[in-house]
Amino acid sequence: MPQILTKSLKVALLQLAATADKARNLSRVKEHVLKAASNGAQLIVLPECFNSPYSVAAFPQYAEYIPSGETTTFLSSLARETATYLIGGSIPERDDAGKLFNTSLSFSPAGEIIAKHRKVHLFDIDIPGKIRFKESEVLTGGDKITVFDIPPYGNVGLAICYDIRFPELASIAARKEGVFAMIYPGAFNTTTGPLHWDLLGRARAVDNQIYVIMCSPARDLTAGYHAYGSSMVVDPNGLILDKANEGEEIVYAELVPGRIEEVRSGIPVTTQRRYDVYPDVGDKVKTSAL
Ligand SMILES: NC(=O)CCC(=O)C(=O)O
Repeated sequence: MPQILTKSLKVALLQLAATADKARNLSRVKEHVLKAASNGAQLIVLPECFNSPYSVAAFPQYAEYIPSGETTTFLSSLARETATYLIGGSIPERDDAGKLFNTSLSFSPAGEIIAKHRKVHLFDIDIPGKIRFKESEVLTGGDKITVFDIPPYGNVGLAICYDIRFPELASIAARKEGVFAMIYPGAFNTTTGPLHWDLLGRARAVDNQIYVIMCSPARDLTAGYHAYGSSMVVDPNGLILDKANEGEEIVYAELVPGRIEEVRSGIPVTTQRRYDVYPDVGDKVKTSAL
């Protein structure tokens, strides 16, 4: 039986603050991607909205066309220069019809776009006295589950931040053949983060017995939105392998072949599902990379 993750994979999560200065944000990203690659990272993950402030007002201002926009070109050449898989956090995207999306692009070590995920579940919450945020005031939600291959390691699922609260998305992705991790660029905040960030990351890992990778911006108390930070990698048994504090930092972790199989053989929920009691909706849902 082939292993789900076929080769050891070193991942790096770049927890960087995003300011209003896009050129500055991109140059900090470049500096840190080069550093992570020189430390042996083979897969590098950026945070949600890494090139702009995370705010409804900023989305239209910073939105770019894909693939013609400057951030797509920038990420592609950075992936090629470092010969790494680069999961490009997310950026506000404008399509030809003028609609805006919160979109994550992933690149191969040759600099090709290998995945594009538009945030499916828009972050619309209102906790009186604490936080109100309505992405849907300007953004449109994506309409697909994103799974793609990163040879020679295997397949990964990709979603963005608030998407992690919807277990169906991760479970459908994780049941597709060869998926060893869910990757979430995400920017939780100081209201919801303390109670839910670790809980949700560990829950998605345990639900599906896969690795979960969550990469946040660093916290900037001068910004309108206070990101929770705490970027982390969770193993298939729910163990946090490494986790950042709230400042700028790089989190590294090694994903190892055999760990998923070991966890699944001890607690075999992946083969004990009762599709005679509840339907296997995943069978009917297609996933795609682009
Ligand atoms: N950027 C987001 O989607 C934030 C999600 C979040 O903070 C949450 O509590 O969920």
